[in-house]
Amino acid sequence: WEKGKRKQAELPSRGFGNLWMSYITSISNVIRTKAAIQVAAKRYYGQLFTFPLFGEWVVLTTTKEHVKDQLNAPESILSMEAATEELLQTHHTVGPLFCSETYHIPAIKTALNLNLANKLPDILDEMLLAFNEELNLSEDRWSSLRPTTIFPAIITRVSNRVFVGPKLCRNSKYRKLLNGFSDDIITGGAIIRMVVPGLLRPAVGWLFQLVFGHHRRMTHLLAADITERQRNRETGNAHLNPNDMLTWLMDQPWEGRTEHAPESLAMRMLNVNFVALHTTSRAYIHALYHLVAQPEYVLILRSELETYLDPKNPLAWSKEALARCVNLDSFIKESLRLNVHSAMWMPRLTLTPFEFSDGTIVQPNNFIATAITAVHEDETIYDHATKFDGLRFSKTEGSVGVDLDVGMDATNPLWMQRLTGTSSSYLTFGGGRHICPGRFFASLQIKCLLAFLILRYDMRLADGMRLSDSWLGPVSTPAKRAQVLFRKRGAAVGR
Ligand code: HEM
Repeated sequence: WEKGKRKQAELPSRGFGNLWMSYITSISNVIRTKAAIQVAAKRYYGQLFTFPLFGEWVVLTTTKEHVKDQLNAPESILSMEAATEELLQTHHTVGPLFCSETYHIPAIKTALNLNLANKLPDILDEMLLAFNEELNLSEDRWSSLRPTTIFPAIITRVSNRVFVGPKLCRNSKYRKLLNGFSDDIITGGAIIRMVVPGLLRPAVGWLFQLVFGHHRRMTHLLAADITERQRNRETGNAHLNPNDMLTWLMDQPWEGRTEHAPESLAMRMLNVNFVALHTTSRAYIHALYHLVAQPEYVLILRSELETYLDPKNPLAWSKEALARCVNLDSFIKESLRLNVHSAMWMPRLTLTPFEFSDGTIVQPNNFIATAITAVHEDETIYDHATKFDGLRFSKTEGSVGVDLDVGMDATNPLWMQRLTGTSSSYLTFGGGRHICPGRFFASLQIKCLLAFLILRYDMRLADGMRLSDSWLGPVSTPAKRAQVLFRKRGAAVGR
């Protein structure tokens, strides 16, 4: 209340009435966060406003200028690291190095992105094996599967083929560790933040790490590979090391260090998986739910895919051919426009007073975030903004058949229309200082997996209608219990 009163003096606020109303609104906002943000964004259109949630008064941005200020501010003033640390309490749940060492970012920006075409055959190979082993479907009957169980497991496996290679990505202990990791630390962090007093947090964190031991288990699982690769480096045989994320991390200098301890590499690998798996899995499942809810898109996309990709030989698919599938690209982009991971996106914590370009000052120790649903569902930006239009981004004149992969230039309007293009009105992958460096990998992987699904399987919703996403506070997840029926197509593709 007191904090809100101070904020109210500076900015309009959602739900700031008398003392009791302030608390009641704060609680109701937890139950229907997205709807409450939409109401506030409409009322304070074009302005910054504050929003009470979980005892915080978060400053929300929606306009191009405010979002730009937020995303380009120096880390020492508006910190993503401090916000993540505070929201997830990773200091306690995994360890202080989880957020503070960041040499995985240059490894993704350079090595991973430069190696995408080289790694595509591995992605496709693992995809084929994973679909065969995890789905195991037949041609003569429909099988009901729960996408929220099946596809995160496949995405963990395919992503880790590129991160650590074929042996570990199929290792059941390794996959089990990663499948639970994000949920464990998100839930553990939220509990510690909300109910554990500051003084007790180190003890609770110690207990948490003792029970779950994510870092310890990852160090143990990677130990043999790290030792072998270090030996290769020492004996002048570095060229024998596999071309994967673990090697790229080992090669990445950090604060004058050129050698990393196994514990440090294990922590980076946990971090890479944390940022990669949850996001990619959710994006994939949302797109799949749209596909089965509106089956007319299956035919449109299948026809495009059959034009550019050989259905019988997925191992021969190329990055260039996938880039030509602009309807597929648009379909995924549209799904990500409407299905955000959180209605409060790209949180930052003010470390010093922060001044927006319109002169508004936010005092230290406050959260600033983007009300992404208000931006992505703004009728002045998108026609029929709340309606799913799978071809919205491929309708642009001249986009069909154009090799969009060459247009990596933000001034090229076609680039903005493609999945990995970002702008102040399309913020799924962020923007500015911390723009997602993994979006090219995520996009490539989602396209391969979706193309394969469309070409190889018939699918329909078991319950006949798309189940709504579930929301907990600002965070959204694809309907957990939804079942989808799959059947292998007669003229099946691949092995
Ligand atoms: C659909 C999938 C994905 C989505 C929607 C997504 C979204 C985002 C967003 C919005 C940010 C910026 C966060 C902020 O400004 O607060 C971000 C940052 C980041 N993402 Fe992604 N991401 C995805 C996949 C991936 C993948 C596959 C990787 C790794 C291979 C990755 C690695 C990262 C890293 C390292 C950062 C931090 C960059 C920095 O601090 O400079 N992401 N992501």
